[in-house]
Amino acid sequence: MLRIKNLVKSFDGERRRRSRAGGDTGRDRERVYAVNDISFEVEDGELFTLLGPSGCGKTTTLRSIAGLERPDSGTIEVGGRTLFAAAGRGRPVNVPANERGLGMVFQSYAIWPHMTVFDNVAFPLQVRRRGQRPGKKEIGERVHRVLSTMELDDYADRQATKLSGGQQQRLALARALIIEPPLLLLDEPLSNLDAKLRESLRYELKRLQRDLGITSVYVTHDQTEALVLSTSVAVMRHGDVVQLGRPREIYENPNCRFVAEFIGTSNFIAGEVVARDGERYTVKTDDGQLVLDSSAAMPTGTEVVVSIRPEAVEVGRTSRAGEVPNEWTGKVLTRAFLGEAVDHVVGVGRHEIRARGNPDVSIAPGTEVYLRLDPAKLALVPVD
Ligand SMILES: Nc1ncnc2c1ncn2[C@@H]1O[C@H](COP(=O)(O)OP(=O)(O)OP(=O)(O)O)[C@@H](O)[C@H]1O
Repeated sequence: MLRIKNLVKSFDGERRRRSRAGGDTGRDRERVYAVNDISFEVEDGELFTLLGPSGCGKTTTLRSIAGLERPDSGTIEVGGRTLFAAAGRGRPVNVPANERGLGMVFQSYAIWPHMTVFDNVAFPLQVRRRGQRPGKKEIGERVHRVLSTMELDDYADRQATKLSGGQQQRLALARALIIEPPLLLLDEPLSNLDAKLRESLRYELKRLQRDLGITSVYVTHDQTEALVLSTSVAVMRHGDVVQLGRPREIYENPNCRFVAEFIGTSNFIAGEVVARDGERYTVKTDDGQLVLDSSAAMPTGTEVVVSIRPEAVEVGRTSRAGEVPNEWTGKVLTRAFLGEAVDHVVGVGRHEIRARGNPDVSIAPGTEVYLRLDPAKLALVPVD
């Protein structure tokens, strides 16, 4: 449905010049590569997320798809139609934003305050050119259908500003959906809402996306949101896509330390591959050996980092050595009750390892414990 190829977008930027003493002595102009040669494809019906820290180029990518930025080079195709192609072998193409026919929802709700809920949703159809504009009856039917999907039909006659934050964001979505776009672009649509509402709307969006099968590109810096909502995630850093995959794949098998750190919490232990048998690796670390399963191709002798999610670490008072492959001994340094889980930080040699487990298991600081690390849940990542 969406195909992005070798997209590049740079801006004129400035860098502060500093004297030897560290003082500000002026500015140098430089090109800032917000998007630096990225390519990806989004299948029909997918919710594809661009995830990454502030400034990594997510919004610039989305704005380029929308036609709000003119890329330096690359191509953008939606449903087989070229929306952008830089001058190259063929003729350059740059379809104006209002002719791309895409749905857009941004962080700020951008609803029209002087209109009712009904008129807000009807407007994108009413302003269509004669010949493309549906009749009054059809507009009414379509608006009611969309409002009902968004559970806003009881508010059709209400002034748009007299809706709650969550309802206003649903209205913004309804307005984007009314044109039945082939592609929906969403830029942090939930970030202005409070935590509870954000969570419930997250599930609602997921349901809606699945029921309607709308192909969407979603921008967020919130990793939980990305994991909950997406069918595929592209993790971005400094204008590049560093990893692309299903949410579970990215969480369980991050391909670099940046991804492992950005998506959730991880313990990192440096070591060296000392043996390999198919996908089973043995890694020597300062605090003992670790056995783990990985599809990474790393020969013996490679310096690596083992990424260990806190929930992959089981803490126990008694040993099960001999039964399980990775058991280390340590001492509880701190513990924290989180409601649905308990975190223990355990000192093992030079390392502090965070473990997250069942709230029924809560062990006092100072206690000697056994840590068991599930080989299937440890990830091997290359040294950056
Ligand atoms: N109009 C502009 N002029 C100059 N630099 C820009 C412009 N727009 C974006 N940039 C720069 O491009 C880089 C990427 O910006 P972008 O807004 O795409 O990042 P982002 O990942 O969406 O960040 P955020 O989550 O903070 O919105 C940043 O370094 C930003 O400062």
